[in-house]
Amino acid sequence: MSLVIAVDGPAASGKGTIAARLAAEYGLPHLDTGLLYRAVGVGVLDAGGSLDDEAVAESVARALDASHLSDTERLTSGDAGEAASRVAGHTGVRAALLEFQRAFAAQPGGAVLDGRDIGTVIAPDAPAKLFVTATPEVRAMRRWKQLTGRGATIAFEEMLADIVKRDERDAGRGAAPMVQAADAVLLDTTDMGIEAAFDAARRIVEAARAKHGL
Ligand SMILES: Nc1ncnc2c1ncn2[C@@H]1O[C@H](COP(=O)(O)OP(=O)(O)O)[C@@H](O)[C@H]1O
Ligand SMILES: Nc1ccn([C@@H]2O[C@H](COP(=O)(O)OP(=O)(O)O)[C@@H](O)[C@H]2O)c(=O)n1
Repeated sequence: MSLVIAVDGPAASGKGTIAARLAAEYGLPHLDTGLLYRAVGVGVLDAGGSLDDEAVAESVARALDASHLSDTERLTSGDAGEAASRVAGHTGVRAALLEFQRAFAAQPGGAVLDGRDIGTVIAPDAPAKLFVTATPEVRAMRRWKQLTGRGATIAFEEMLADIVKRDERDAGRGAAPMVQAADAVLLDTTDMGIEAAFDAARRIVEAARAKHGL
């Protein structure tokens, strides 16, 4: 068994930050799976399609390659997050992205992946699973600071409403809903800064390594 670390959780909980830090700590490759769904959402919008049109979204997902993942500024915008969450509900989109993510997780040396369904669907046998969360207010504030810090204009109240709506959509969908895996460790970062959250995450991974002899 190799060290596969599954990091799931709701929007702006800090899972991407934690996943990147864990990847650096353990010298593992890291995949931000949300970027794949964001790229599909942006691709549908750019093609003039409807986010509700499963066939269009699935064909965009099947044609996805590295060139669609390079514009991180655009992909990490608020609109792209909303579009991602809309297309992520389509079974065909999830199926199109499944194999790439599974192969990434199955690399011989191990890997870190963050998203919504890593511990439940992509890497159900991962020896280390974290479900990172924080209150909606704290998450909205983190995302508001992140987006306004690079020039976006959005009111905090709108940000909070967007986050709550996206949580509900992600947790409520039929296809691979956002849910804590039964064997994932819950990490509530509401009252933690980035360093404290990373330390707590590392302790969870260390416990998993000891348990699995990794
Ligand atoms: N524990 C934390 N305390 C304060 N800010 C944080 C914390 N974790 C992450 N952030 C910041 O919040 C924003 C969202 O974090 P990110 O890791 O992208 O979240 P996610 O991947 O869950 O959407 C970023 O600007 C990041 O620097
Ligand atoms: N493994 C994943 C990752 C993301 N997603 C979807 O993609 C959207 C954007 O994911 P993200 O991780 O980039 O979003 P943030 O948590 O960074 O805001 C989510 O709201 C989900 O709807 C998913 O369904 N499954």
